[in-house]
Amino acid sequence: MASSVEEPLISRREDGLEDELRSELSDANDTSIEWPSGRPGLFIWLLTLSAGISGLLFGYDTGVISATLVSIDTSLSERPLNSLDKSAITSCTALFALIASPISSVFADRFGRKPVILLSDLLFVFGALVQALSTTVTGMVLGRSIVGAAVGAASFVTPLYIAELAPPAYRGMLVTMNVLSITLGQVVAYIIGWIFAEHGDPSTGWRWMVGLGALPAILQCVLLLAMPETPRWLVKAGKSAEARQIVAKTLGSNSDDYRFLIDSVVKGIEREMREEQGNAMLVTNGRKSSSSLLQGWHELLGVPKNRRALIIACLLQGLQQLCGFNSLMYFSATIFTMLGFSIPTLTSLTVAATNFAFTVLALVLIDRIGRRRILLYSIPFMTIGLFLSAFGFGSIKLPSGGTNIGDHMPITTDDATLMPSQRAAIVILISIMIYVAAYALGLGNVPWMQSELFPLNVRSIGSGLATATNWMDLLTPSFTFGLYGVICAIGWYAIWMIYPETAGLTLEESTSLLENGWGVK
Ligand SMILES: O[C@H]1[C@H](O)[C@@H](O)[C@H](O)[C@@H](O)[C@H]1O
Repeated sequence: MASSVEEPLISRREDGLEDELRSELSDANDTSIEWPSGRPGLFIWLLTLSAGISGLLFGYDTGVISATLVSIDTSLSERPLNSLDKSAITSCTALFALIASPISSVFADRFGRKPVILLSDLLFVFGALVQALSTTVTGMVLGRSIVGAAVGAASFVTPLYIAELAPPAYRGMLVTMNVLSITLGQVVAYIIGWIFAEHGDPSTGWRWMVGLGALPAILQCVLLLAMPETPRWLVKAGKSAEARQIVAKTLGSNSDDYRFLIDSVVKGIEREMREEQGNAMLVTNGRKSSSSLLQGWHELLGVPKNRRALIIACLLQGLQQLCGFNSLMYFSATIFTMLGFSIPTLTSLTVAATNFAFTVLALVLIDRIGRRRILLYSIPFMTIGLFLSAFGFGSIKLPSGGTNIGDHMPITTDDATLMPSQRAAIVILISIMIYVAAYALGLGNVPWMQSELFPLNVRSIGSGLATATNWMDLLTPSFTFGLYGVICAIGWYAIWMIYPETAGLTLEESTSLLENGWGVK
């Protein structure tokens, strides 16, 4: 991996952008930014790992709920949970995440990226405690809602934070580190769920499962003391001198050799800001909007390149959810039991572990292959996997009632008594694994690179809105594997049409791709 990582396959030189960018930069009496091609330094790695704790929390808190639900029994409101209780407990998290992402984007613009990470940590801790101590269904719904708000804020701000600090050649890899933390969080949630469900005290085990989510959040609060604000937000806040120091740290040197580079990075950000302010004045006809929130919306929807960025980011986030991966993860226990496998919690772990393993591969490939290309290569395999599963299920006679995969409830599987033919079971198992592996390589992580598409002035609000699309899953009706396959195929076509390659470009360069069209070569 060593030498080939140094130069991303899709470089600025290759797609002919460099000349254009050089002339644009020399117009502004500047020269192109050439980042050193070495690997990210220790400082960047530490920051990515510290920020990645948010991903771990996101994965853990969304993953732990299926095991929790089957373990609660009669500990809440002194009665067994009914379907309404279960759907309230699961969907309130997504609902609050949906609301929190765009709201926290406004905070991230005004107060910085770091305070939003801190806020989400406090919510994670508070939400974990409320859940662990709840004695009624209402209390549990409240706890899940607080955790939902935390997940909404963290899922939007962490990739943004990492992308704004990362050197361009490794930005994909570093953002994917956060996705790796999400998938790791899900694996840990399934393991803990399985341990407590199989071996723990039935009346208190689930309280530990949800309560444990507070620990990583407390750790991140402490680490935040040493984490800096991003240079891009600092420049926007008029603190260019501080931004220079952070850029120097991310480059691992403040020496004379690097001074020119540090200057060009900071000047590049300042220039982008001036240009965007000019655009904003055009959109609002020179009037300054009464509120910065309104101004942000105006710029996001009024400037064509921002509108294009929003369409692409929402397309990718929407597709990530509508392709059915999360439904599959929730219902994998049901599906595998129908296929004749006997330990449901362990089989769900297989899906989560495959997702994790192939995210590791994505980490290595994403900057070499590029975002657009990895999506265009992997989605056809997802589609094939889904159609094959649909075919496999079509050939099995399923028990009537209680096994509707599209219902938004993880259901117990006692009634899944009809054993399918072994051949069909193997076809389904293999096709599900093909689907999960292909998902993890592309759609599972690329949508989180969304901040590459938005210029600085609308990056936060644009990413916040696109992240909200990620949580619209709760609004979808019952889907079948076949329908998910059709969605993947349509999504592939849309990506091919409008998503340009951003690998290897600086954030300033990648946002300029959408200036006069979709920037697809
Ligand atoms: O990127 C993540 C990852 O793919 C997770 O496994 C999935 O559960 C999330 O929905 C997604 O946002």
